[in-house]
Order: sequence, then structure tokens, then C-alpha cells
Amino acid sequence: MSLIPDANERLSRARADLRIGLPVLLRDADRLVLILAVETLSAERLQSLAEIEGQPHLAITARRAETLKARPYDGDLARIVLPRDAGLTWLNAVADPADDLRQPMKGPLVALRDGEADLDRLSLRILKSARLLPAALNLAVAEAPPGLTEIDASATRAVLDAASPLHPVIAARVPLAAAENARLHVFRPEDGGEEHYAIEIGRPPRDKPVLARLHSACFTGDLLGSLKCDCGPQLRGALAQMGAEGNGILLYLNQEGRGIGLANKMRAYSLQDQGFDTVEANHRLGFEDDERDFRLGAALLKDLGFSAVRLLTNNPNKIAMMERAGIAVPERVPLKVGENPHNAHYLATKAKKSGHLL
Ligand SMILES: Nc1nc2c(ncn2[C@@H]2O[C@H](COP(=O)(O)OP(=O)(O)OP(=O)(O)O)[C@@H](O)[C@H]2O)c(=O)[nH]1
Ligand SMILES: [Zn+2]
Repeated sequence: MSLIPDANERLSRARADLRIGLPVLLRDADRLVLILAVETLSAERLQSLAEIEGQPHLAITARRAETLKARPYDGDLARIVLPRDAGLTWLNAVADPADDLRQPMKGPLVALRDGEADLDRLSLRILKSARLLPAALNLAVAEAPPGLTEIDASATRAVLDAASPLHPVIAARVPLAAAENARLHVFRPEDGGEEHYAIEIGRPPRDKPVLARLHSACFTGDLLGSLKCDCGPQLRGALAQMGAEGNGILLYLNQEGRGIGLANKMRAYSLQDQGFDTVEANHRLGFEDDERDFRLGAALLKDLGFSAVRLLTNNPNKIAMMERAGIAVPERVPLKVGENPHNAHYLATKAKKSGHLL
């Protein structure tokens, strides 16, 4: 292996840079673009950017553009022209819907029609994968300022398209209240992203469909006992059922907030307090309803030796995605627990808009 970082490693660095407010350079055959995450942009950096020749623009997703009544000429995104006096306050107001209701007019916003949007599209994918708000301040530059992480566009796209390989780190016995005979397996992705866990109950035979749950991390529900969702009762209910049957596998996937991260999930909760439902809140922030990648669940199951599951879920998309990723789902096991007055609307929205089975 070379000592020089590969595309995967460079992307991992780029995410870390963007999260602390550093610019990153994207390069393709004919262009070099400097990108900054609006969420972490400081006034000093914005000032430094103004000293570089050229005109930056703001890339936002079509979801966010729709809320702001801007034309997404580039399909799934819009490149917004910066007004002459645009400062940090304006950029944040476009990026973050927190004040949309108090201050509905940020514009009219003008979107660019001409020119290429490929690198802008990639910049938004990178920000999402860094769990930042998908709003990027982008500037085409003639040469690379020293010291910045530079990534190659096509190699980075290939890394983002492929599910990052996961490697087992360690497994050890953890007796649980629901099942004394349990083991926790830790898996680490190559791309420097979150670790994921598999909790193996008993010793399920590998040649039969295993009772399985793909659980997405929910700090508020799993740990704090939040009543806004049904995650905590689902987690404990799944483990209890596996304990009762003596066998099962629970994958704990660190895709908090359906893959947008805890900070963005809290932004979504704040919008829900303003009257938007769970799907609308994600859209206003610039995300899709569900940004999770379930291929990693399939990869973990395969690594553990399973090829078929009896899946504990109410989400038909999960079944479809497992089957597409090569895991057979001969049976769906419903998991209906934890409904309460605080989450009734949330569960109804999931049934109506996201196809969840009631
Ligand atoms: N973005 C966002 N994520 C949420 C919200 N409420 C819960 N979550 C996250 O949603 C995930 C759980 O997904 P659910 O949609 O409840 O269930 P599911 O996993 O799709 O389907 P089931 O297998 O039936 O439970 C966890 O990652 C939670 O953190 C919300 O209002 N907004
Ligand atoms: Zn939850």
C-alpha cells in the first residue's frame, strides 16, 4: 500500500475539514472549485474568500430551493447567485430553515442556468455525507491555495457510490436483560465513517432465515426514552423477541435521524414544533425523507454468514433494499410497539407518506 492517501482517505479528510470550517478543493478534468460548508463558515473565511478573484455561488438541493421558491435549473439542485451585499447572515438564512417562517423572503433568489453543475452536485453529496446542512459556497479558482485538501471528482464519486467496505474489529459477550447469551460485534468502515454494531443473540444457525432487526440509531428514543418516536420500544421489543426465541441478530446502524445526523434531526424537530411533519421538515432542510444506506446492513449480515432473514419491520422499503442487496426476506415480522399520544401523528405520517405498514 502506498503511503499517499487514496480517494477514500482524501474524502474522509475532506469531511473532517468541512466540519471544522475549512475549504476543500474539488478537481475535475477542466475545473478546480473551492467549496465551503455554509453551516461551519466563519466571517473571517468569508472575508478571505472575497479576496480571491471570481464570483462564488451557493449550491443548495432542489428540496431546499423549492421551499425558497428558487428555480432548480440543474434538476436536483440550484446554484444561487449571491447578492452584492450577501454576508454570513444571508448565507445562513438560505442554508438553514430555522427562521423561514419569521423571515420568509430571502430573495427573490436568482439561480444560475448556464455552466456545469456537476461539481456543485458533488459538493452537496459530500456535505450530506459529513452530516452537515446541504448548502455549499463554491468558487471556481485558477490555482489551489496551499495546504487545502484536494479531491478528484470522479474518484470521489466512485467512493460515494460504492458502499464502504466494513471490517470486523472485535466481538465479545455482553449479557443483556433480554437475553443473557448475547455477543456484541463491532464493525468499522474503511471510509472513516461511523462504526456499526451487530448484537447476536444465541447462536443462530447460518443456513436458515434468522430473526433480524435493522435498527437505525436514535439517541433520543433509544437512550433518552423520547416519546416523539417509537424507536426505544422497537429496540427493546426486538431484543425481547430474540431473547424469547433464543436466537436473533440486531444490527445497530449508526444512521441517526434517518441518515442526517443528530444535529440535523434536532433541526427537523424544531421545524416540527413550527407545524411541519417529519417528511416536510427533512425537505425544508434540503434532505430527502430518508438518507439511509441499507446496503451496509446487508454487508454486515453477509459478513456474519447470513443470507436470509425474517425481518422485524413495518417498512416495506427496508425489505426491498435488503433483497436488492442480496439478502432474502422470506418473512416480515411486524414490530408494532410504543405508540403514544406524542408520536401518533409521526406514525400516521410515516404510514401515509413513507409507505410504512400500520
Ligand atoms: N430525520 C428524522 N429522523 C427521525 C425522526 N424521527 C425518528 N427519526 C429517525 O428515524 C430512524 C428510525 O426510522 P423509522 O422511520 O422510525 O423506522 P424504520 O427504521 O424506517 O422502519 P421500522 O423498521 O418499521 O422501524 C432513526 O434513525 C431515528 O433517529 C424525524 O422526525 N426526523
Ligand atoms: Zn426515534
